[in-house]
Formats: sequence, C-alpha cells, structure tokens
Amino acid sequence: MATGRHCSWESDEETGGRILKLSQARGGKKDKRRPKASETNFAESEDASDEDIVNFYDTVNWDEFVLVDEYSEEKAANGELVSIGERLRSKEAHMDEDSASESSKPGSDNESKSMDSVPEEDMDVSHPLSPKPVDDVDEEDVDEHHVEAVEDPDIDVSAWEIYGVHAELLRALKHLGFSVPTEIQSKTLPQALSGRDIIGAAETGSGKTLAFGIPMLQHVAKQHGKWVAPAGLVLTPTRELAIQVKDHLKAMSRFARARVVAIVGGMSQPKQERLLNSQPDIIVATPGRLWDLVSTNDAYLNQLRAIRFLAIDEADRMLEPGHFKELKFIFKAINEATLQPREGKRQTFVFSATLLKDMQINARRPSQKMLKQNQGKPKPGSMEDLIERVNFQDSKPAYVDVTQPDATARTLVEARIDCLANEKDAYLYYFLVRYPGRTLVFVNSIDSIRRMLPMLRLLKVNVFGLHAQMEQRQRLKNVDRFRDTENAVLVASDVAARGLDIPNVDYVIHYQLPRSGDLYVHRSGRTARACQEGLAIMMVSPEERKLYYKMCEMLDKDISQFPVDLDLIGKLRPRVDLARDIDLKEHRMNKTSHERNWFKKNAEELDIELDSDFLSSSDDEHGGKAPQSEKNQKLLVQSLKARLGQMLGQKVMGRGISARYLSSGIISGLAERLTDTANTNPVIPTLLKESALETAKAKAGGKRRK
Ligand SMILES: Nc1ncnc2c1ncn2[C@@H]1O[C@H](COP(=O)(O)OP(=O)(O)OP(=O)(O)O)[C@@H](O)[C@H]1O
Repeated sequence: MATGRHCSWESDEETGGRILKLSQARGGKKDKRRPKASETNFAESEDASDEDIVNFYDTVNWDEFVLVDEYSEEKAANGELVSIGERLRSKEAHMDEDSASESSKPGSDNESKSMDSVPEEDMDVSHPLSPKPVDDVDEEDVDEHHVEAVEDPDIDVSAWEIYGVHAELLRALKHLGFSVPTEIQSKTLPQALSGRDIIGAAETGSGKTLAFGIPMLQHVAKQHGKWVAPAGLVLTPTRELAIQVKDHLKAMSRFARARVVAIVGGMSQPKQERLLNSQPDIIVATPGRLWDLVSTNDAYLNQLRAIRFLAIDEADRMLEPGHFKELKFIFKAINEATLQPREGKRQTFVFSATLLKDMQINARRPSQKMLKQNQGKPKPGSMEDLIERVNFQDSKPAYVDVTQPDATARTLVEARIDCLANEKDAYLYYFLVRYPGRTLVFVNSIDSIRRMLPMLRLLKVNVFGLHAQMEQRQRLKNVDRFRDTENAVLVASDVAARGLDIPNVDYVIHYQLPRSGDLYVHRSGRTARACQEGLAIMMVSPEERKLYYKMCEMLDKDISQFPVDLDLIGKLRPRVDLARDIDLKEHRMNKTSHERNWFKKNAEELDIELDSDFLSSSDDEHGGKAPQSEKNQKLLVQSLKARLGQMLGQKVMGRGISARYLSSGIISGLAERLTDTANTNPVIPTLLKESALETAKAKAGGKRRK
C-alpha cells in the first residue's frame, strides 16, 4: 500500500452497490490532491481512525461532491440529491442558531457545543446516504422561533389533559396526530406521573415508548431549560431500537426542546463522548457502549447517578447473554450513593411485551433445588434477578399488564403455510409475487440471509438484509430503505425481532420457525402495530412440525392454513431454481478466483515462485489469464442470467387463487382483466390484486379474537 491516503471502491455484498474503503498509513504524507468524485464517499473504512477521516475531509471540495452510488441515484431521481457543501453550510447555519439559543440555557457550556468543537467527521451524519442522524445537533433539530411559529393541526388531544400532560407535550401530540392514549399509556400515565415505579407489559406496537417517555419529558418540560444532570436514561437491547426510541422521544419533545441523544455501539466513540458532554436531558443507550464510556469516566458516571428516571425497554431481551453483564454493572454503578445530589427519588420503569408472562412462568417454576442452590436469591440472569438488581425505590412498584393471553396484538391475523424445507424459496417467491407489500422475512441464521439475498435480487425482488454481523451504518441504511421503499422485502435475523417500529409492514413471514414462543410474538409484532391490521405467516416444514405444535400449545391457539395456488407455484418454481443455480455457480466462481488470488498475492509478498501449472491458471485481475474452464463458466452464467431475464419478462398465466376467479375453468372478463393494469397483479395479469391479509381472514372464516 502507498504511504499516503488510499481510497478505493469495493462492491458491497449487502446492497449490490459500492462503498469506499478509505485508509491512511500512520505517519503517511498528507496528499494535498483533491479526490475525484468517483473516488470518494462518506462510508469510511472500518479501520480508518477518526484522525484519518478528519484529514480526509480537509481534502474534499464538498461543493463539487455529490454521491454517486445507486441509492443517491434514486434520490436524484426525486430531485433530492444536493451537493454535500450545500448540506454542510445549512447544517453550520443550524448549529450557529442552536448554539445561540443554547447560550440562553442557564449553566450551558457553549464551548462544548460550538462549531469549533465539532470535528468535521461528525458531519457525516447529514449526508444523503447516512441513516437518520444520531447526534444531538442534527438536521431534525428545529430552532425555537421556527417551532413556535408552526401552526398546530386541528386535532383534539383533550383526552390527554386528564393526566396533566404538559402543554408543550400536548402540542407535540397534536403534531404527531395522537388524539387518544393507547391502553398501556392510559393505564401507565396516571401512576407514572404521580411518581410510581412501573413494571409494564403490553402487546407489541402498543405505544410503550411514550408510556415511559412522557413522564420523563414532562419532567424536562417543567425544568424550563434548567439543566443539572440528565433527567432520564433509557436502556434498550439493540442499537436500532435505541435510535428509534431516541427519534420517537425527540419528536415528542419538539416543543419542550429536550435534548435526547443515542449512545450506541458501531458509531464513533469520540462523537458519543461529545454527546454525553452536551448536557443531554435523556440518554437512550445500549448497555455495552454506555458501560464502555461510563466505566472509564467519573463525570459520566456521576451524571448517571443523578438521573431521575430509568427505563428498561424490552426487558426480557436484556436477559440474553451479551447484554446482562453490562446491565448489571450499570445498575450497580448507578445505585451506589450519588455524589451529585438528586432532587427527589429515582423512578424506574421496566417494560416489555412478554414480561409478565415470563415472570409468571418463572415464578411458577423455581424448584426447591434451585432455590437452595441460589440461597433464596433469584436465579442469576432471570427476570426476577433483573428486577431485584434494578433496585426500585418504590416499595411496591405498580404492575400494568395489558397483554392478551397469547401476548400478540389484537389486530394481528396469523396463518401458516405447510411445505417441504427445500420448497420454501419457491413458496416465498410465490407469496412475494402474488401479494406485493412491505414484507419482513425472518430467518434463523445469518447464512440463510446471505444465501437468500442474492437469489431474491436475481429474481428482481426489492430486497434488503439485516443481521448482527453487518456494519451498523449498513444496518440503519437498510432499515431506512425498507421503510422508504414500497413493496420492499427485508430478510432479517432476530436482531430485528424486537422493538423495531417500521410503519406499515404488511406481512411478517417466519421463513423458519422461531426458537421460542416469545420470539414468535416479537417477530410477529413488527406488523399490526398502532392499531393497524397485519398478517404473520409461519412456513412450517415437516421437520418443524413438532416445534410448531408445541408453540401452538404454549400460545394456546390454532393457526389456520394460508391458501396457496399450487399451479402458480409450479409455474414460478423454474425461476427460483434457475436463480438458485446461477447464484451457486457465481459463488463457486468467486470462491475459486478469490482463493487463487490469495495464493498469488501471498506468493508475491513472500517472494515465492508458484508452480507453473498454478500460474497458467492465474486470474486476469493480475494480468494473467483465467483458465478456459472458468471462462466457460462465466459464459454459462451470463447465458443463464439472460434466460432468467427472459423468464422474468414473461407474464404468468395463473388459474387464479380460488373459484371466485374461475367459471368452468374459464376466467370471466379475462380480456378486461389483462388490460386493467391498475387492478391486476403485475406478474400474474389473470389475477386481481389481492391482499394476503384479506385472503387469510376469509380463510379463517372471519374468526377473530375480540
Ligand atoms: N397514542 C398513540 N396514538 C397513535 N399512535 C401511537 C400512539 N402512541 C404511539 N403510537 C405509535 O405506535 C407505534 C408503536 O409505538 P411503540 O414503538 O412505542 O410501541 P411498543 O409498544 O414499544 O412496541 P414494541 O413492543 O414492538 O417495541 C409508533 O409508530 C408510535 O408512533
């Protein structure tokens, strides 16, 4: 590698687009050359240090610089693409205004918030490719005068007034269009606003965030800008959830102007330290990153010890390995005698969708042996253990349980599809084609995601991936794209199962059965949110049947079969088989060429001469010639892709999903249907567009829980 800065494009497996890998050898000379637009991107290399990135930013002419990858092209088509320079200037103006208004806050430390103290590396959050900004000085911040000038929509929020909700929060509720509280909110708020600790459980998507968020924001609103310490700490199990909760609370504090920050792993640590230094009112954090920062800095620790509100969101997930250790440290640290005096006691909220159910199950189970082993203490890592460690200051925390017996949302319709394990791809593709909609597909392993993404892309499905091994930036970007794209598909591991609030997810498909009833509830809860209807479908192979029956028993429910059209699946299957075949061949080719390049590169570095047989088959990347067999393979793949393209271009003439569309084997009004593109399925023009939800409801005979 050269001694200076090195920028190179690499293809991105997840997106099919490109990312820039940026690196600089330590002590390398500063390259004053202006990079060409095609050489630059904000997506900094994983291993590029903050310093490297700051140096890199110095060299870029932002006015000339617009991003050139696929996603930006989409934005450009909508006229949304602007030069980065323009964005930076608008952000700068924003920050100036922000710091001016901040200086009126008593006790504010302007230095820590001034433009000078915000290194340019922070600016990456405002570029058009980045996910929703995660800092506290992002573009969503609205200046006070502007905010006050906003006209309030004509929405009646008087239903909230009986709880004494602050006028500034009532205004935000108007703007959010939340005219009445949800059940968990109406049952929690009177107790929480009167100072009680709460253990709460409510179905997924029922509005738990504001149930614990409003009491915190209410406290901040009453402080009128006086800052002594953060008012609240919200702990969540995943980064995405933390950012989502932060966004939600921020939207709610639009007029109360609370400073809400997210402290999560996968983001620049110095930046997150600056966020903690910025006098936040509410910190939303994942335990790991928070503990990293807090355990090495007493100032942060003292901030936490002074909080007035602690909320544990998705508490049951916090018990899983990987979260609980840091959570225990945080509890211990903040429960120690506070150095910074707190005005009044701390209130604690513990929330989940399945919490009480778990607690009841656990409460029933502790055997004498177990109790003996633990000397009367709760089992380490259990919910009781968490509850004990959190150290409620209320002698009797209030229990608020508004879950259904099976804990799923009332508006959720459930169905199952029985099929062989190796047929699942064909059935899934059939479903996606037959019922276009925003669809979240859950699988049990990252390998399944890696296998399914390229196959579905070859089938021209608008698909994104989400799993824990993806870079954080990519994870957020994919969630944003899924949220912003009509009829998109997100293939996800259980990292997305809990808490992710993506509006309007039409369908959740359990491609593989979840490993527990709780996970089923959480996964399914990504649809049917905020009182809307949604459909969850389990794909059950014969091997999974035992587990399926166990789950039905545990959840105490029968799940009806979802009707499928076997004739159509038969017609779509050759496309899926071909896409799988192409992907397999491409994968093998890439593997062979990667291995050969690896040998060659290492041999060059070690100055070893490779066998002439080996050299004759050296890859063309290094000027050599690829072997004939490999060239043939490439040609074969190209021709298979052309064949698949042809297949995908053809319409499928199905017989229809039910007798409703058939009369004596002849489709009535076929000619009209074939020309009525607005109402017919784009791939199967003999069928009318239909919602899978309605189909499932019709099949279940309209039987719904009350
Ligand atoms: N009072 C309300 N009226 C209408 N919509 C609401 C109300 N309160 C919250 N919402 C909306 O409902 C959705 C779900 O809220 P939230 O994410 O808080 O649910 P949750 O119970 O935390 O779900 P999960 O258990 O899956 O995390 C959000 O989009 C939120 O904006």
